[in-house]
Amino acid sequence: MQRDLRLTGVGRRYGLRGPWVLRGVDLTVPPGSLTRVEGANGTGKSTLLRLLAGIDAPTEGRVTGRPRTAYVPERFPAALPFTATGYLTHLGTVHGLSRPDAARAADEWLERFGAAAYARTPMAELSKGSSQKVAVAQALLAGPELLVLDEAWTGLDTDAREELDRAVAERTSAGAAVVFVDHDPRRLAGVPDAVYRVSEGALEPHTGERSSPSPAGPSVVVEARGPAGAEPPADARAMTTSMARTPSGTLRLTVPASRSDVLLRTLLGARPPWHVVAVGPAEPLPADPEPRETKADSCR
Ligand SMILES: Nc1ncnc2c1ncn2[C@@H]1O[C@H](COP(=O)(O)OP(=O)(O)OP(=O)(O)O)[C@@H](O)[C@H]1O
Repeated sequence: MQRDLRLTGVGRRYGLRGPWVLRGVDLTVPPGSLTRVEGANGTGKSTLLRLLAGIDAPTEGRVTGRPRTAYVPERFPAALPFTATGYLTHLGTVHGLSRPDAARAADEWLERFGAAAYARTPMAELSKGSSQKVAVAQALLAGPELLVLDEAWTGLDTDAREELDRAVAERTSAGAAVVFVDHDPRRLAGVPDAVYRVSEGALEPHTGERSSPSPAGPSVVVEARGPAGAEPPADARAMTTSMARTPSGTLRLTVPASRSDVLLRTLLGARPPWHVVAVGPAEPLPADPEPRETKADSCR
């Protein structure tokens, strides 16, 4: 990557009169940088990543300095009419590799992610974990200058997750930029050069302790009920490491224990105020589920 990728005054809305998902976004992604994007569910993280990856265009604003880019989408279309090798080789040629180089790169990446045994398996028969390995391999195989990862670790087994961590480090040390979203606050914790949070359509830079809530320390879950249909205040969302709605309609907000008092004050001081239903220690975050093997995988 030779120069910064820049978003200037970028906004995106879906449909002519749809609400603005993002507005006034200014972002610089320098060569060799690792950038994390955080935010509650549905705030526009994937929208931002699609704009960065160039597979979607802003409704307003400018994107300049686009490098050679690869993207792992949140939902990879797994049921493609190819074998893993066939698909990767084809994509390698689309990315500008010669056919033999593309085939070699396909084999190398499948090997690195522990998927060599499934190289000739039709993609429609791969387990979720194996097809996620193909999703990640397709993005890495041509050595992109910008790598955009939307929850790319989800569904990978432990070894493959570590391999992806290594691949990210290799890309940034080769001068490429990597931008990622991941639900796990421990993912590459402490490594990113920049952390941003999408909140209420805006992109807010975060630095230091506030941007990376200590994932290793104890956490507290605050269960609260707000006015019908209301989102928690932006300040409350910004300090949470996860947020989930319960079947009864309350919200469970997980925060580092050191911030639970501030969260409670923010919720109770909101206008109109939120009703706090329960406060308690959080269970440690579970590891990502191991991918389930399909018949095709286990036959090999
Ligand atoms: N193609 C689309 N057409 C219409 N609305 C969309 C489209 N893609 C996203 N949206 C809307 O834009 C908003 C932001 O969605 P987006 O997927 O970018 O958020 P997110 O932060 O990545 O969410 P999550 O964490 O749940 O993946 C949501 O309200 C979503 O419904």
